[in-house]
Amino acid sequence: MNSTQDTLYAQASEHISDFQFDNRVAGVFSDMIRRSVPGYTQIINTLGDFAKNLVTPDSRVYDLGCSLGAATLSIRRQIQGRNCRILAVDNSQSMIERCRENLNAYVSDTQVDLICGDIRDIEIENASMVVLNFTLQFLPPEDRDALITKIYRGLNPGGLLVLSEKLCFDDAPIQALLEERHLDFKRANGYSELEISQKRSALENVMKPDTLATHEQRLKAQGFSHFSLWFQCFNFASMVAIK
Ligand SMILES: C[S@@+](CC[C@H](N)C(=O)[O-])C[C@H]1O[C@@H](n2cnc3c(N)ncnc32)[C@H](O)[C@@H]1O
Ligand SMILES: O=C(O)C(=O)C[C@]1(C(=O)O)C=C[C@@H](O)C=C1
Repeated sequence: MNSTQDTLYAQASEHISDFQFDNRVAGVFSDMIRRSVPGYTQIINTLGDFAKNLVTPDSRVYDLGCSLGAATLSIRRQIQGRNCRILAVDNSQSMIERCRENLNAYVSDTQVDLICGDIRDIEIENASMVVLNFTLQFLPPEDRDALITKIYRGLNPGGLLVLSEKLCFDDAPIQALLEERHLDFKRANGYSELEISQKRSALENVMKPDTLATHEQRLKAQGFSHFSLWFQCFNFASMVAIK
């Protein structure tokens, strides 16, 4: 997968515009997300392991906000020969184009439908697994319940939702403690103070993290009776919910 180094925020800019998954971001995204999200590679690998256990023959898998296809690739490797279809959806044309190249670089008997569209508009049916890997945080908060309801309805009994997100914390000292560890993670990965602060400004209006409690309450309120956090590193987490 393309790993051009992310230097998008390295030069001082007078006006920082809102973060967008445009062509510039898509070109460096593989490097950006690995250097920005602690545990990203482990989460991607574990998505494949979950799929190996839980994806049932003749069912569908949805990768919502698929970006360059990392989750789809990890899952596809583990579900060969099950006659499944993966629907990978993203509303960034630049991401979809690069995702197609990444998927075509490997052979598989599992069909992938790559859809350039809004995850709020697609239908979900006959799903044994749905992935929201760092995507829900980019939806307006008022649209999140409806998406989770749609996912719940489209999952087969026993079907799995994996939800990975940046978290925020109501407890101010905990927020400060974990946020600082995340900033150190970025520094250790070579991001300068300027890059960190300019990207923070760009994300401020477009990425709105929830607390873990809000996620749990939302998933339970929309019907999921089985919920657990399975991964957390600082203020980044991944959760599972089973129908
Ligand atoms: C942080 S990235 C997801 C990373 C990816 N899931 C992975 O594991 O590598 C968020 C993605 O969601 C997409 N996205 C955000 N809002 C969307 C929406 N409403 N509909 C479809 N895609 C959306 C963005 O274009 C972006 O590619
Ligand atoms: O919170 C940050 O500083 C991030 O960079 C996080 C994050 C994410 O969680 O998706 C934000 C935008 C990019 O997609 C990569 C990582």
